[in-house]
Amino acid sequence: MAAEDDLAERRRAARELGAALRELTDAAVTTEVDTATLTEVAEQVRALVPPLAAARRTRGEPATVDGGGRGSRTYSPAVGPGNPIAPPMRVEVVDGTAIGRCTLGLAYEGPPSYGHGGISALLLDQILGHVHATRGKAGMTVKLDLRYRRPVPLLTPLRIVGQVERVDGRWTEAFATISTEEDPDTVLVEARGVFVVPNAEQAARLFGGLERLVR
Ligand SMILES: CCCCCCCCCCCC(=O)SCCNC(=O)CCNC(=O)[C@H](O)C(C)(C)COP(=O)(O)OP(=O)(O)OC[C@H]1O[C@@H](n2cnc3c(N)ncnc32)[C@H](O)[C@@H]1OP(=O)(O)O
Repeated sequence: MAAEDDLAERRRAARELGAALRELTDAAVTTEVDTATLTEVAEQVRALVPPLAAARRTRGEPATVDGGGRGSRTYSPAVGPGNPIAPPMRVEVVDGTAIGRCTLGLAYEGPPSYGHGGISALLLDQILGHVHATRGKAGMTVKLDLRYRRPVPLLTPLRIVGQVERVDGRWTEAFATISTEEDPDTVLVEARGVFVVPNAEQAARLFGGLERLVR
């Protein structure tokens, strides 16, 4: 019980740090303060690194905050509340349909006032991954086809929805769209993805001791 409490507290703290860094990122990309203040804040932010870097994991080491499980990852760049790069998108799966929600700030700008196309691809890839995972095993994207129909507005609640189209052995084909919450019937971006569960040899080659997280 104590270990579970510790893990819950660590998750809360990681989420809090992610949220604070997201606020900082948003302030950094929208600021119009004078140049001296930019320089001063950069120094202050650099001073925050050593306390965090005092104990760090390396490539291939799962984050302890995830407790060694196969569930959602705290530091995912798409859905991870602890990762300031993530919007983060919140995902729920209802009757096999994955539904994601998020609002993109100015840190995700591509064309002026609209989202970057690469960020749309990130959100759609993630939702398609959740659709695939409804089959019980995580998979890797092997194909992702995108059609950008209309620009994705920033600072606007978005809805990302995905469903399975075809299942064949280790492969799943799925379809997903981005629209606004306000106008869910108008598709802004659509994606068709193919995911595969790596076979035993592939998983061992790619992930070594981490195979259990992907198969
Ligand atoms: C809460 C938790 C949520 C969890 C939710 C988690 C969500 C995470 C979402 C993010 C997922 C990612 O970003 S994954 C990261 C991005 N993806 C990657 O890095 C994958 C890189 N690719 C690879 O390493 C490799 O392709 C492997 C190991 C995956 C597969 O090796 P391979 O040799 O290419 O595979 P192989 O099985 O031979 O298949 C190759 C070809 O056959 C096709 N193919 C064969 N059979 C089929 C079939 N039945 N249906 C369709 N397609 C098929 C393939 O599309 C491909 O086409 P063709 O070659 O003939 O055209």
